[in-house]
Amino acid sequence: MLDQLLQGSLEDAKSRRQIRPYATVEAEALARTAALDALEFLAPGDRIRVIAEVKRASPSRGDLADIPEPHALASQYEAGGASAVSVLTEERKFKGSLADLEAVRKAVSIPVLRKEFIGEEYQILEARAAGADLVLLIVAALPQETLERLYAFTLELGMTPLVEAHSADEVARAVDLGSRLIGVNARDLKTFELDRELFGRVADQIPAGVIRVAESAVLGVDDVIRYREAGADAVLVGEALVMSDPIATLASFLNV
Ligand SMILES: O=P(O)(O)OC[C@@H](O)[C@@H](O)c1c[nH]c2ccccc12
Repeated sequence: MLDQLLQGSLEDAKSRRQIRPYATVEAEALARTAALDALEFLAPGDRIRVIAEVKRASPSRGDLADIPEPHALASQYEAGGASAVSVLTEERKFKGSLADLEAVRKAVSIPVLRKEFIGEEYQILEARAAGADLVLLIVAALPQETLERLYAFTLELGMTPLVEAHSADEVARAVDLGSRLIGVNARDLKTFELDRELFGRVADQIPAGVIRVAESAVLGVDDVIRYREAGADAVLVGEALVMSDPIATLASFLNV
């Protein structure tokens, strides 16, 4: 499944590239004002940080919410105390788009993450051109060499990579990169199975000073408490926010 998602994302990027060539998008990316420093916004503190996700659907959970106005939802996230907004831009299964990201960027002043299956530089340039401050890099999707290349490219653009792992080995690869922001996804993107204990098992492998993000299946306050106790600095939450009153849900999470 992960390979299919990545191939789909790369095909879609290829079609966009016919219309907006690399050099055009590169010029746009470089003309942007500097990216926000996501590490500053997500820096560990007394309270857990929340990265709130704009997510319409997913291959594992189907349709979640229509979200006709992603910018309005993102503004609620910011008002509710989120430290960053994640925007799914994958079109085929998650029903997102780069236009969603651009709209969100205009509406908020906290960092914005492009949530996509990234496999080449062009997608990172697109992210910066659309105003993203962070991009997701999924360890399981990429050979280490490619991961290193894309990681360095992201930093060159002044952006922050969120490096996502789903096993002890993948966490080790994320640490090897020198990543300052590591996400542990409870969902295996190859099988869609959930492992809620994974974060607790691998958290100690992540060195002090690196921001630890617990991703996926945070549905209620209990999940936030469990992850906080296991050492999470932040949680990345989609479904629970798009299917509820986001301000109230955020308040309950930030209260932990
Ligand atoms: O909706 P949830 O279960 O709160 O999950 C959010 C986020 O972790 C999830 O969307 C996600 C984590 N890693 C990804 C990689 C690609 C696509 C999506 C994801």
